[in-house]
Amino acid sequence: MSSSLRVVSKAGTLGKKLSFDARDGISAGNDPHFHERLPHAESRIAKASIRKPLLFLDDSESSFKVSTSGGMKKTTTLPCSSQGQRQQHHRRSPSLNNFPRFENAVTDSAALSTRALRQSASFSGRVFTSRGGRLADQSTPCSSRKTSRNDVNGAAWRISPRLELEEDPAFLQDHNVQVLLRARPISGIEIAQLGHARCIRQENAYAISWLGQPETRFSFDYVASEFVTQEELFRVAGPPMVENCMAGNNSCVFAYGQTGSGKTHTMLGDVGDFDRQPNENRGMTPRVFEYLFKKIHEEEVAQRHTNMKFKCRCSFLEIYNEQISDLLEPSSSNLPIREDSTKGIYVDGLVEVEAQNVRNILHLLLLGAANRKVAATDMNRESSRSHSVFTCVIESQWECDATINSRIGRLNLVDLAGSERQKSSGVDGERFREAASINKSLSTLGLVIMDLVDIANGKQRHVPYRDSKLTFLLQDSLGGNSKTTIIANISPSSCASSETLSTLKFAQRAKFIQNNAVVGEDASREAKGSKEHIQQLKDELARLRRQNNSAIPTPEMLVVKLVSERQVTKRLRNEVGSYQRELSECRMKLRTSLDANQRIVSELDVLRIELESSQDECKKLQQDLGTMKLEKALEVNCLELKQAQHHELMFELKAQLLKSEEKAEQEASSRSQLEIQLQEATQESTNLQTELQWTRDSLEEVESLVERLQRKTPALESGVPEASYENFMHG
Ligand SMILES: Nc1ncnc2c1ncn2[C@@H]1O[C@H](COP(=O)(O)OP(=O)(O)OP(=O)(O)O)[C@@H](O)[C@H]1O
Repeated sequence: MSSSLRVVSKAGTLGKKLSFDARDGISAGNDPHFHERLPHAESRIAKASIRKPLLFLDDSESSFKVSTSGGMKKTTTLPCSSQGQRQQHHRRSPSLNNFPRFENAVTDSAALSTRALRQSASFSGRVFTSRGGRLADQSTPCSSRKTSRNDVNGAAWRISPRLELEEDPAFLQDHNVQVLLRARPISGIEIAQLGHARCIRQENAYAISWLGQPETRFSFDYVASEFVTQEELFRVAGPPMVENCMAGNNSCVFAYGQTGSGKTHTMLGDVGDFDRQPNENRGMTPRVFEYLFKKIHEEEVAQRHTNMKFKCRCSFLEIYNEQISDLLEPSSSNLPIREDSTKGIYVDGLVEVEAQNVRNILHLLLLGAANRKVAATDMNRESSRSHSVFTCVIESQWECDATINSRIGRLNLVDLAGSERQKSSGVDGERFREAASINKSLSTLGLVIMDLVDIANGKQRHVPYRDSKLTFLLQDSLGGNSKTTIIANISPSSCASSETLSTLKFAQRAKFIQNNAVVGEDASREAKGSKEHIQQLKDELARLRRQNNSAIPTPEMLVVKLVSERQVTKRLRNEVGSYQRELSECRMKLRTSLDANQRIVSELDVLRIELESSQDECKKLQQDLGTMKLEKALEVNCLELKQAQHHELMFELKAQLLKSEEKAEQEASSRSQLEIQLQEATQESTNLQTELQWTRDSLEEVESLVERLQRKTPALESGVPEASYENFMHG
C-alpha cells in the first residue's frame, strides 16, 4: 500500500518524487540515500500522512502541521527542525542539485504529483501539496529563487491548495473566448506590509472567492493558483491557440491585471540563456513558438506529398501614451492604424521579420522587450508602462490538384500595461500621465467588452473600438473572427484586495462575451434543489414499491399498481418539467439581472477610475496650490522687508534733504551777500574801468601831446616864436 507524492522542503530545495508507505517509511525512486538527506521533520510528515487522502503540509515558524483526513480533519503538529538543523539543511541542499535530472524532477513532479496520487489505489481523495521557491520577491529574479535564502526565511512558503488544471483542447472549438485566472505568489513587499493575509480563496479549478465584504464567488474557465507552473499554464492555453492559427484562423492571448500582478511573467517570463538550456520559467510566448515550430515541422513532414510550407512573419509593437511605436525599429514612432478590406486592421510602416525558428523569435522578443518602456513604481520595480503586441502571421501554402492553396492565420500575444490606482502606485508627473493613459485605454477595453457581452446577449450596441488605439488594434481579436484567451493576473495578498476584485470583475465580464456558465451559481443551487426533490420522489417511489412487494399482489392489483405507478411517474415527469421550466425562467431572470448588474458594476468601475484620477488630479492641484501659497507668502515677506528698508532709506534721505536745504539756505544768504559784494565789486570795477578809461584817455592825450611836442621839438629848438608854441599847446 504505497503511493508517491512530492514533498517540498521549506527551503524549496528538496523536490523529489517520493514513495512512502506505512511500514517502510520513505524512499525516493532509485536513490537509496535520499531519505537520509530528507530533514527529520519532513520524514515524519510523510510517514504520518500516508493513510488518509488529505495531506496538508504547513510550515509555520516552529512546526510542520500535518493534517490527515478522511472526512473530519485532524491536525498533528510536529516539531520542526531546530535552527541548527535548518542551517544544516540549507547547507546540504545544493548537493541535491546533483541528483540525476533534478531540475526535471522539479518540473515534472509539478504536473505528476497530484495526478499520480489520484491515480494511486491507496489515495482516493485530494492531495494538496505546497510548493516553495515560487515567491514573487521582486528583488529576486525567478530563476534564482529556488535556492534563495529569502525563500527559506520568507514566510511566503505557505499553504494554499494546488489544484490541477485539466487540459481541454476542444474547449476553443465551442468558445471564442476563454478566460483564465492566474494568481501569483504573495511578494516579499506584500509580506512586509500585511504578512500572509489573503484576499482570495480558491474553491476549485474553476472558481475562486474574493474574501471581502461581501464575500463574492467568481467562476472562470480555469483558475490557476500560485503553484501552477508556466508549463502547466501553457498546456492549458497554448496548443489550441497555435493549432487554431495553423488552421488559418486568428488567435489572441492577452494578459490583463494590476501592475505587478505577473502579466509579463506570464507572457514572457524568464527566457534566460535559451541557447544553453530553456529556462523552466519562460512564459507563454516562448512556449507558444516552441510548440508552433514543432507543429510546423510535423505538419510539413506529414504533408510532404503536397509540398506544404509554412512562413512566419513577426512584428512587435508597443502602445505608449496612445502612440504606436515599433519595438523592432525603435526609431519609427507614432505609426498610424489603417483599415483595409483585404488586409483588415493593420499598423502602417511596422517592420515584419521572417522567423525560421524559436531562436529567431526569442531574439525578436528580447530585442523588443529591451526597447519597451518600463519604469519603477511602488508596486513593481520594473513596471511595463505600455501595452505590447507581438504578432506572428502564419502563412501556409500547399499544392493540391495542380493548384496552389494558401492559408493565413494571425497570432497576437498581448502584454497589457498594468491597471493601477495612481495614488497606490507612487506615480507623479510623467508617470501620472502614463498611468492616466493606461487606465483610459483599459477602461475603453472594459467598455468594449461590456458592449460585446450585450451583443452576445442579442442586444444592439455600438462598440467603441476606436476610442483607444489598443481596442482599435485588437478589434478583430475581441469581436471578430478570433479565438481569444484572456489571462487575468491577480495578487492573492490582502494588500491588493480592491485591485484583485476589479480584475476579477473584468475577467468575469470578459467571460460573458460568450460563456454564460457563471449564471449557474444560483441557478445550480436551484437545479440542485430540483434534483434533491426528484431524488426524494424516487425514494418515495422505491419505498412504495418495497411496500407493494411485501404484499402478495394479485394480477389485478399489479395492474392497478402499475397504472397508479405510471400515474405517479407521469406526475413526477410533469413536476420535473414544470421545475425545469421554472428553472429556465429563473435562469433567464438571473441572467437579465446579472447583465444589468455587470453593466452597473462596469459603469461604476469606469466612474471609480475617473473619480480616482480626478481625485488624484485634485490632490495634485491642491498640493500645487499649497506650494504656490507658500511661495507667495515668502514673496510677500520679502516685499515687506524691502518696504521697511525703503521707508528707512526715505527717512534718511529726508533728513539729509533737510540738512541740505538748511545748508542751501545758508549758502543762499551768503550768496546774496556775495552777490551784493559782487555788485559792489562790479560797480567798483566799472568805476575803476571808467576811471581807467578816463586815465587812458588822459594818457592818450598826454601821449598825443608828447608826440606833438616831440614833433615840434626840432622847430622849437630852431627858434619858433613863442606864440606858435602857445598855439600849438592850446590848439
Ligand atoms: N506566477 C509567478 N510566479 C513567480 N513569480 C511571479 C509570478 N508572477 C509574477 N511573478 C513575479 O512578480 C513580479 C511582477 O511580475 P510582472 O513584472 O510580470 O508583473 P506585471 O503584471 O507585468 O507588472 P506591470 O504591469 O507593472 O508591468 C516579478 O518579479 C515576477 O517575476
